[in-house]
Amino acid sequence: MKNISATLAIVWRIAAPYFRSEDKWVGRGLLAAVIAIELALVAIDVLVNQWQNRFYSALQNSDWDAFVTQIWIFIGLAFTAIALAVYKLYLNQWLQIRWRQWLTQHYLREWLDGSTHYRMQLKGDAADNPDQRITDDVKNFVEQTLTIGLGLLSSIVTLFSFVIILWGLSNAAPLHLFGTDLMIPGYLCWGALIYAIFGTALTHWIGAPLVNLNFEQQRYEADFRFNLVRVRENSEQIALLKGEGAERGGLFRRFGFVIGNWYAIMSRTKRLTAFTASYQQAAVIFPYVLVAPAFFAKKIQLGDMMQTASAFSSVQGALSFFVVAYRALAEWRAIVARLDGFEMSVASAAHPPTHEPTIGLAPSGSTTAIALKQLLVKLPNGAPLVAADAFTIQPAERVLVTGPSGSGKSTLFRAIAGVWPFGTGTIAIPGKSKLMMLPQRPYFPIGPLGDAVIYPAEHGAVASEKIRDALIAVGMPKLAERLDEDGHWNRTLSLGEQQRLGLARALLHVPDYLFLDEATASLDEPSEARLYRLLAEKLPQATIVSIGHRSTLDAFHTRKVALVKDGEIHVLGKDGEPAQAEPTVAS
Ligand SMILES: Nc1ncnc2c1ncn2[C@@H]1O[C@H](COP(=O)(O)OP(=O)(O)OP(=O)(O)O)[C@@H](O)[C@H]1O
Repeated sequence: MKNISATLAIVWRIAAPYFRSEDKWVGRGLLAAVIAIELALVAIDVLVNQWQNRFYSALQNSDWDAFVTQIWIFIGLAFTAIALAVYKLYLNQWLQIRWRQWLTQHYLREWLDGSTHYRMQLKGDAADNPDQRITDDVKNFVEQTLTIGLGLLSSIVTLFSFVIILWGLSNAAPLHLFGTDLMIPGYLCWGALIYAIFGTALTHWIGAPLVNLNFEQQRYEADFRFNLVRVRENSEQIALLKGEGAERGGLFRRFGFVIGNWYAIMSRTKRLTAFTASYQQAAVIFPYVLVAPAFFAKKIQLGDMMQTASAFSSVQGALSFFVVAYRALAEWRAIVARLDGFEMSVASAAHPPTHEPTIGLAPSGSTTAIALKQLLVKLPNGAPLVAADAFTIQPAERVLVTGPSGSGKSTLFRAIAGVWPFGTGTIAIPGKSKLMMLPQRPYFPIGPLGDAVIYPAEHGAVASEKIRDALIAVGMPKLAERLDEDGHWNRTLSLGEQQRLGLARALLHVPDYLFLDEATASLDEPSEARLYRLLAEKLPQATIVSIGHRSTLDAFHTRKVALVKDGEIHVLGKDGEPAQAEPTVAS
């Protein structure tokens, strides 16, 4: 019971915001319409049930006129039911797509906001495969919530409508046992209730493991798909390393989990279906068994018996909602748990718990320098990595950061960029200054080359002429003619070419602070020197901080600081300390 109320609270938390959003009037209107149709369909069922009594009585009495009248009534009811069924589906689908659109956009905004997606990945917590949660899980949540919610509503209304009818019929057709009439008020209702309780309890007992199995199935399917995408993305590496065998093995193993779990679902579903099918079959005959003695004792007419059977099956059907919908409910609970995990994970990445110390980022209007104060950058597992205290980078300075591989240079950059939360201390960044990070392998979205270069600016934000000039300046005149060409640039360009495009991006964005994390490491030394001179010429006001291992980089920086090992951690050289190598001013 506690589980059910907890699940319902989560469903409410996920579902309700749409009906309070800017699209609320459309959402509420459509929901009201589908609920109204659902109720109208129950009303039609009640009318058909009453019609059955009149129809079978007309047959039993060989009353032709009554028979014809009932046929006309049936035609009217049937047409109404058809129209309602059509609009029930149409409006339901309409509501589904509006709701899904809002929820997907909402999740995309939350997930992509302020590097949350990256921090979620770093934390490696509950939300595996966010792509699947935003696609399949949102779609299925909306669809199943409506189906299950409306099914439940319809069952409750059906139950109340038919319980009244069945109660009346119980009195009209008393329980006739061993030649005597037993007067048990509403005995048919009690019969249906006992039958449904027994069915629901057994269904839950047999089907409970399905919730977990469905949860795991979704996870295995998503893992398998994600790994296929990874193979596609890294196909060149795999082909060069002849890694197909290893990939095949890995994919077979992951697909093995999908299959193994599926067999477990199959076997559980088989047992559940064997029970629910028997239960439903028995439900067909059960009401006749109850009222047949009264019919054969001529206490009731054929019409009464048929109406009773139909009313009983409606009541029993409504009470057995959980039996029939159990599989869907198990799937739905798994989806709800997955979306809940996703929301939790987004929330904890976006707003880390206050008791967890994080690196404080203080955009400061007063300072013109970047200042690191008592900074201790840690790994996600809490192990300290890099320390820096009273370290500043002045405007227009050119700083080269060196240090052994794995000492934490890139992680320090991530902390300055504000995406690495693990650690303590503060990083003060001049207010309104524009920071830009260029990694060794720049990212290019798939699409027109021009858009890939100006990323993260949007299409059309930079004039084509400027993009062309930047490409020519970084030594890519041929690409300057292909700005409108669609491509997967991370795949088709060499790493050196990608690094040139990265620098073109920096020229176009004119950052105040440019951080180059081995961003020219794949270029030959003369080209690297040319590009550094170009940066000095085109971005004279910019502060440039580079990470690099080549000694030739010294010439383009005014200060060189090293990460020096101190016990378990590396410490960033303090301000004013002599540089490790002779600094030389950019030529
Ligand atoms: N997301 C992460 N989770 C766990 N450990 C990480 C993560 N990112 C980096 N590390 C660890 O932090 C350490 C420093 O990594 P970092 O990339 O900052 O080093 P680096 O000094 O830039 O190295 P290189 O010169 O080889 O590029 C490494 O030991 C790395 O394994």
